[in-house]
Amino acid sequence: MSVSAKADWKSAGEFEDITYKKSDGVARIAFNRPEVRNAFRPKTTAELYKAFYDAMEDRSIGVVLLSAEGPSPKDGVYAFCSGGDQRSRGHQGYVGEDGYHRLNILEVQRLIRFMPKVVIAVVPGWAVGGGHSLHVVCDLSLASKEHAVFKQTDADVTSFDGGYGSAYLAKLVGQKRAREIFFLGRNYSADEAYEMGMVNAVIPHDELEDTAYQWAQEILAKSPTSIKMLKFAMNLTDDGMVGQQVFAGEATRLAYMTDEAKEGRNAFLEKRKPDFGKDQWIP
Ligand SMILES: CC(C)(COP(=O)(O)OP(=O)(O)OC[C@H]1O[C@@H](n2cnc3c(N)ncnc32)[C@H](O)[C@@H]1OP(=O)(O)O)[C@@H](O)C(=O)NCCC(=O)NCCSC(=O)c1cc(O)c2ccccc2c1O
Repeated sequence: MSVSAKADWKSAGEFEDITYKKSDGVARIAFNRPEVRNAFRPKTTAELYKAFYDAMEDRSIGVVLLSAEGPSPKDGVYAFCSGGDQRSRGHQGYVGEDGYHRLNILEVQRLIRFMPKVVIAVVPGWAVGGGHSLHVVCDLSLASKEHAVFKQTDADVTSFDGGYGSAYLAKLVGQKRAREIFFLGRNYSADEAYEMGMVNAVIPHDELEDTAYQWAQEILAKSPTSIKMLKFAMNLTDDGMVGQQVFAGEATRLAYMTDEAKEGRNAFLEKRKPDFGKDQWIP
């Protein structure tokens, strides 16, 4: 089914390093530091976490677009995200206004991975280092045909995303390709990323945001429970016990909705033995 609805974005909160908007079931969270290729500092990741958490809690939202503002006012170059802001990097991590050294982009990654909603990376330009890892952890990736460039610089700056950024990437593109991406740190175009299975579609730049919104609307027409359970089922085998916990949590929620579960709860509250019936052992 093709959907041609246009977004009517309304601000969903005031931030400094990101923009946050909503339109008809879709949240759009966008990096807003184009002058540094949308590098993230601790303030950026704190704002990302806040916006993602809000989108997760909002029952009207089913899909989140992680995108980026741009191009850079300095040179007109587009970026999705160039990873951790190297000017904020201190002895043990990235240092924020509070003086703490953090690697809190990993908390954002976990929120994207575990939230019961679909997150689409909308990549208008450079996706580099920790910015590359962010598109990898999103459920789907759409890339600008003209401007998206995928690159892993972790090994240039003594960093290593050993979780979703690399090990999960290897599940997507295969071990040899993932090792090439990290060990050589080359630039890959949107078409090359598509060939590798790292992005879902390559879109003409001018149509990128509208296409992402249309993909979101198609997803929103599906069963929310199916989408959530499918996301968690596909995460499960790669996420170990946490994946099982997240999937099982939603299975528990479904069980809570049954008459059987209500009888269990009521019997406890009424201080009597539960009567689950004689023919409830569904084959
Ligand atoms: C992204 C680029 C390849 C773009 O190259 P280009 O030539 O187009 O642009 P410039 O290099 O001239 O950049 C323009 C302008 O932006 C500034 N800038 C770009 N990226 C950053 C950045 N990451 N930090 C700070 N500033 C940045 C650049 O200095 C210029 O500023 P001017 O004032 O001179 O105009 C290229 O820019 C590039 O390679 N950028 C660096 C990419 C990088 O190494 N990123 C960090 C990787 S490590 C990481 O992200 C990371 C973070 C975490 O928190 C982790 C946590 C836990 C595990 C792993 C983590 C992790 O890997």
